[in-house]
Amino acid sequence: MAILEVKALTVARGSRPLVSDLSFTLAAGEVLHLRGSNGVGKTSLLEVLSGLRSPVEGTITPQPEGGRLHWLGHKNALNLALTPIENLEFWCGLNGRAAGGLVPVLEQLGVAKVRHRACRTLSAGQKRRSALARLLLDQRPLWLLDEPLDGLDAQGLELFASLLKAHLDKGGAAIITSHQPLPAGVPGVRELQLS
Ligand SMILES: Nc1ncnc2c1ncn2[C@@H]1O[C@H](COP(=O)(O)OP(=O)(O)OP(=O)(O)O)[C@@H](O)[C@H]1O
Repeated sequence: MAILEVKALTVARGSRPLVSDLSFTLAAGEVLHLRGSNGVGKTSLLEVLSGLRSPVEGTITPQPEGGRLHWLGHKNALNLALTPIENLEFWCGLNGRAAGGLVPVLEQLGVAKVRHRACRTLSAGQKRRSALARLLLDQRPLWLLDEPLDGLDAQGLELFASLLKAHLDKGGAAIITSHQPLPAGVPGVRELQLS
């Protein structure tokens, strides 16, 4: 089953085309690993796929819609004045979800111990784990993740792989930018090299 179908997509910044005539299909259980050098357009492409910016040409089916995709940008989208648990509560409020069961989610991500500290006082890896926790708050079929591995230690990489694998096993799919190889043990990974 196709989770996403992209046809003849052109993405630009201003008048400068970054990605031209890109077509691909993403099925349930698949991961597309976006690779390419700095500035080639990986983040810009993800932003278009998430609906944050418009393509110059081409179609995305179904059209980006918040309820069926999770966007996680490389800046984490955490309010640094709030704690990890307050950030999750805020996210729940925004998305009309009851704010229960948040501590087990933070435990799963290994940041329950710091859940009452302002995010500005957390390490890069602790912030990343706190942001990744949002992925587990509901079951959205498509994860669009920009550099999600940055800041994760070896155990964090293993944890990420297990979360991603569980997501794929449930029929989800993901598009992930990363300059490093995705952790071992994730099935269904295809690479898309932008140039
Ligand atoms: N806000 C912006 N305004 C104008 N141009 C931008 C802006 N953000 C990025 N760009 C330009 O768009 C191009 C693509 O940037 P993008 O962030 O998509 O690349 P990337 O492949 O994700 O890079 P990296 O590997 O460094 O994260 C770059 O040439 C960059 O200079």
